Amino acid sequence: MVAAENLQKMTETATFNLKPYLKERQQLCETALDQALPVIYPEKIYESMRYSVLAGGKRVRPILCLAACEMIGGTIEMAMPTACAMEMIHTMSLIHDDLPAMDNDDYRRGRLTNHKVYGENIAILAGDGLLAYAFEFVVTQTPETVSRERVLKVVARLGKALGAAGLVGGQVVDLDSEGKLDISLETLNFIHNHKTAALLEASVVCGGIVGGASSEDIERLSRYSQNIGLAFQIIDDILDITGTQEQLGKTAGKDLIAKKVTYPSLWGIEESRAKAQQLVQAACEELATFGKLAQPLQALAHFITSRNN
Ligand SMILES: CC(C)=CCC/C(C)=C/COP(=O)(O)OP(=O)(O)O
Ligand SMILES: O=P(O)(O)OP(=O)(O)O
Ligand SMILES: [Mg+2]
Ligand SMILES: [Mg+2]
Repeated sequence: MVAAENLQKMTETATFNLKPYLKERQQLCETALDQALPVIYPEKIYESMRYSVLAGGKRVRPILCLAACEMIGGTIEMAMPTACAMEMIHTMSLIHDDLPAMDNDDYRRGRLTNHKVYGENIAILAGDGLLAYAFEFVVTQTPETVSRERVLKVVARLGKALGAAGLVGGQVVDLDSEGKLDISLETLNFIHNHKTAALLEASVVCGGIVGGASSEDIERLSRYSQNIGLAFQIIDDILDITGTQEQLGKTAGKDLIAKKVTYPSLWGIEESRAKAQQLVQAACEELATFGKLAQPLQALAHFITSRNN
């Protein structure tokens, strides 16, 4: 791409005002998630699910899902059930990740972890409940304006992103790698592409599917999200070193304590940051053909590297 065009694209991204956009989208997601999870009998399990879902995460995955759907020409209404499902699944993964059998963490999203409040048995079941409900929610709540064929594709993508070929596989290798100092870059990339990038990719791609993306568009969205997925994890690793508990809402410095090989432990903080920037740049370029319509997804890519929690 010639320099002038490059500058034009950068200016366009810079002129998009992300702050009010994020605030508005976060609010829409909060309301939808709140309404999605009423408390009925047996109250304990619904309260436990709500405790972690409504604890104020950044809502990056649902917002990416809505943004991808809108970029393709769909509406917020079409994508909201899928967006909520992404947040339910993400929250499930955090509840289970924090359990004593996994990372054994006491704080998450600025409050005590689910098992600290409700006990391990209920925390396991809250995760299971959220996971099952996420699929039910997509199928029953997606409006009729979205064909059932698209809904089926979303369900298949979600299942794959979550299972042993995605999140679960990444978590297994992550747990296996703890305390080993000879982890290769290849293994580290495997962990993060599966543990982190798979769900981010599903969020973006499923938003696109709901909105009616062509197979070429899906490929572009997929490459965009693999890049931001890796950048997201690099920044996460940096924040674990540089952030405080107050800022992160979870215990800081855990990777060092757990003797985990991370990107900054291999490359140093500055080089890791530069790598994350390169990945974001590559992600934004993937969407160049969408012109101005890509602004929200491009600004969200930059947000992923500039965030401080
Ligand atoms: C199938 C399961 C349970 C998947 C967990 C996936 C996940 C992204 C966990 C958090 O990673 P982390 O432990 O590296 O980060 P944090 O510091 O947020 O706990
Ligand atoms: O903002 P959160 O709590 O959803 O976490 P993450 O940084 O994994 O998106
Ligand atoms: Mg973990
Ligand atoms: Mg953890």
